[in-house]
Amino acid sequence: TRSTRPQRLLGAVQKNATRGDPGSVIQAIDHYCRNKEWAMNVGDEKGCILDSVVSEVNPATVLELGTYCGYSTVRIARLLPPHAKLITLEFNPAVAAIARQVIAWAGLEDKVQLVEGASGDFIPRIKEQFGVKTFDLVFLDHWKEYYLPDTKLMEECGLLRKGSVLLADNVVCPGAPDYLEYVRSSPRYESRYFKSHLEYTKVEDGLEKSVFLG
Ligand SMILES: O=C(NCCCCc1cc2cnccc2s1)c1cc(-c2ccc(F)cc2)cc(O)c1O
Ligand SMILES: [Mg+2]
Repeated sequence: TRSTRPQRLLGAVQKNATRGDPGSVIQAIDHYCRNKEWAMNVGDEKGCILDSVVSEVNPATVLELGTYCGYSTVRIARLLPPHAKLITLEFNPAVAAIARQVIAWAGLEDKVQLVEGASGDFIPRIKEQFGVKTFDLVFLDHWKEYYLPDTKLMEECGLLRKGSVLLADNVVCPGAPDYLEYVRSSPRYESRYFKSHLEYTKVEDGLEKSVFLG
């Protein structure tokens, strides 16, 4: 049977990237998705904005909602200080299986905990199951209509502290209008839009960085 897009993306990593070299994994994926077959990775342009936010926050605990093939997982994990932890959540088991192999190829499996499941079920369990008190950084890149309900759920579960940073992908394309309205109008957030483009295209998209004020 025909391979899947994530399988072909993994093949490009195994063919063109060096084991244990996260930068070469990132380059191999971007080259493949720009020249062969588009895929919904955050990509190189928005990826540089992601890198700058991760470096600025220098997080000890990170939550990523929406792993896909692990591209942004590798981008984030490669910048983390020793002993920092990244928990990433993927809904689709077949996609999660590919992401595990991409993360392993980059040599970052010790910094990453990939969990399979739906955000609504998982978020209320994080504290007791993973011994995490609060997250320093949350990267939202899963179902766009889940950004708002899951943000409210994280607030309710006490997973955000004064200064926690939410970084949301795709706030323009495909778009998360209710989420944007919320973080931009709520007195509990200081929000800023980083204009960019949809991965590997000229279409406008951007990242919204929102600091929780407690
Ligand atoms: O849908 C996107 N990402 C979400 C995949 C949702 C799977 C999950 C749900 C879920 C639930 N609970 C826990 C974990 C998870 S993971 C997405 C789509 C585009 C795009 C696609 C076509 C297009 F023409 C223009 C843009 C671009 C992007 O950068 C994206 O991120
Ligand atoms: Mg995205």
